[in-house]
Amino acid sequence: MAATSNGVQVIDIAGLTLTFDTADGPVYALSNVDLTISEGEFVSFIGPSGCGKTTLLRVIADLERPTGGHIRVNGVSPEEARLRRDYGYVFQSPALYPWRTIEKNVMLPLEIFGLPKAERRERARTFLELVNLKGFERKFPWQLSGGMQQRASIARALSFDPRLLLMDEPFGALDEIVRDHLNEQLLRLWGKTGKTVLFVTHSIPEAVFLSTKIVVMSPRPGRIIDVIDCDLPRERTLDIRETPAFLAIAHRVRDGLRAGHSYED
Ligand SMILES: Nc1ncnc2c1ncn2[C@@H]1O[C@H](COP(=O)(O)OP(=O)(O)OP(=O)(O)O)[C@@H](O)[C@H]1O
Repeated sequence: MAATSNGVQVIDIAGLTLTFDTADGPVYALSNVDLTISEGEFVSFIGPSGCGKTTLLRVIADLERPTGGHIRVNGVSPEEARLRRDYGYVFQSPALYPWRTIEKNVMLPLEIFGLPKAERRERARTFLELVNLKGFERKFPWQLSGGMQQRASIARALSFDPRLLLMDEPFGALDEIVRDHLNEQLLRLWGKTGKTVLFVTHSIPEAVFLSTKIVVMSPRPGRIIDVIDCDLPRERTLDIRETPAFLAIAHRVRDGLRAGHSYED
């Protein structure tokens, strides 16, 4: 695999806090989060429902503003990074437009960015091939399975070649076999593209299988309770899940999650 972390910092977060003001009073979503991520890493965020994983991803994407602390994305503010199109975002549901073909869905951001038609088509072809959807360009989303639709949405997020890929539980709604298959494909894609990936999940095996680093978060207010270096070989197949090294990391993640839960009790 080509992907390696070169030590260049993509995410630099210190003392980050986010409190939502609601009619029922303040909701303390994130509290004092410190985190650095280097270019080329695959980082998973895991934690109980409502612990602020999505909120943290949204702050990085400039879709939420923090109420305190410091954050740099690729060395600039999240707003500058967004305006520079530094990241692609993949949601839990594929969010494809049903009236557009798969190719035209992938070309949509490129249309918005004003790329010439020939280049749009060329890029759509390249990225659909990268996610193994060659031959499905002219199909409509409803003609594809859930896993294929999610691959199309990954191609769309990659189509403008962002440095960062933000993925919010992209495979959460899929059955386990499809999810395993997509995990292997995503790992290969990461190896080929060298992107930095930030990936939200509820699944311990998924986090350990995919990541170079796992960020374990506590229930509200979301805090980081452990950052685990996942030093398994980068070339991984699903068989690695049976190895002692894999199980040891999974055990540490589970311990972190348990400790976080008792904190709330
Ligand atoms: N716009 C908002 N206004 C008020 N509260 C919000 C808002 N967005 C999120 N929250 C609250 O902030 C907390 C963190 O939410 P968030 O969606 O980031 O959690 P999560 O870890 O991603 O959860 P899940 O795993 O269920 O997706 C939750 O309590 C949620 O209800």
